[in-house]
Amino acid sequence: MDSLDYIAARLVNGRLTGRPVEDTMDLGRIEKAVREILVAVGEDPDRDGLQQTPARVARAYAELFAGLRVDPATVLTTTFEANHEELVLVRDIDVMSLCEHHLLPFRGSAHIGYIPGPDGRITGLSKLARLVEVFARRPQVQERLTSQIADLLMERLAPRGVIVVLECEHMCMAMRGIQKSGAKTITSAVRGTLQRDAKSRAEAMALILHR
Ligand SMILES: Nc1nc2c(ncn2[C@@H]2O[C@H](COP(=O)(O)OP(=O)(O)OP(=O)(O)O)[C@@H](O)[C@H]2O)c(=O)[nH]1
Ligand SMILES: [Zn+2]
Repeated sequence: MDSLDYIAARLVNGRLTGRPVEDTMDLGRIEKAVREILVAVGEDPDRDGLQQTPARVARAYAELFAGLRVDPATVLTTTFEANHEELVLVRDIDVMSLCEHHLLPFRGSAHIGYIPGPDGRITGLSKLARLVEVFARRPQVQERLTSQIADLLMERLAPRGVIVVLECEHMCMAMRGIQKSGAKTITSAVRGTLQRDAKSRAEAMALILHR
């Protein structure tokens, strides 16, 4: 298994469900495009330091967009019976993604909570972080990333409710354009009973915001 397939495999807990990277991503095409960009900005792509850059960027993109090759449903296959019917919350999960408008990074934290369904089934805590990875390693907007995590949890775990909150800083707002660094964008997706019941939503939100 090459290293790029290894990265995709890690996302799905060691089981590679996607096709090999050569089938799904045209690394040669990325290389050509990057060489074109270097020429277009007035650089010499043949100078010593840049010779390997198109190939490096192609490999980096294959890694950064590895989530496109993974079926998110395969992440949540392991569930356990726990008869736990109250909130489970994992806070401060590191999130790194690329905004689909500028292909510049956005970075921050995800907080994911759910109330198990009547069957009391829970999932492994790491699976929540894996879910973040699978959706973050795609061209994204923060809002969609947030709701995709919530919707997949609802679909696969059939919990009573889900809350997902993301707080991220967008490099496209910091390094260019308006150049405001430090601004945090907060998005939330709330489903099921956590959406309907203001009291349990407020309790979950208090735990998320508690520092
Ligand atoms: N809603 C949302 N907007 C985002 C996200 N990432 C980047 N953006 C915004 O996408 C917008 C794209 O706007 P455009 O006006 O088409 O592009 P632009 O001229 O580069 O915009 P400026 O950044 O304002 O210079 C910008 O306002 C970005 O801040 C995201 O995750 N969610
Ligand atoms: Zn952007």
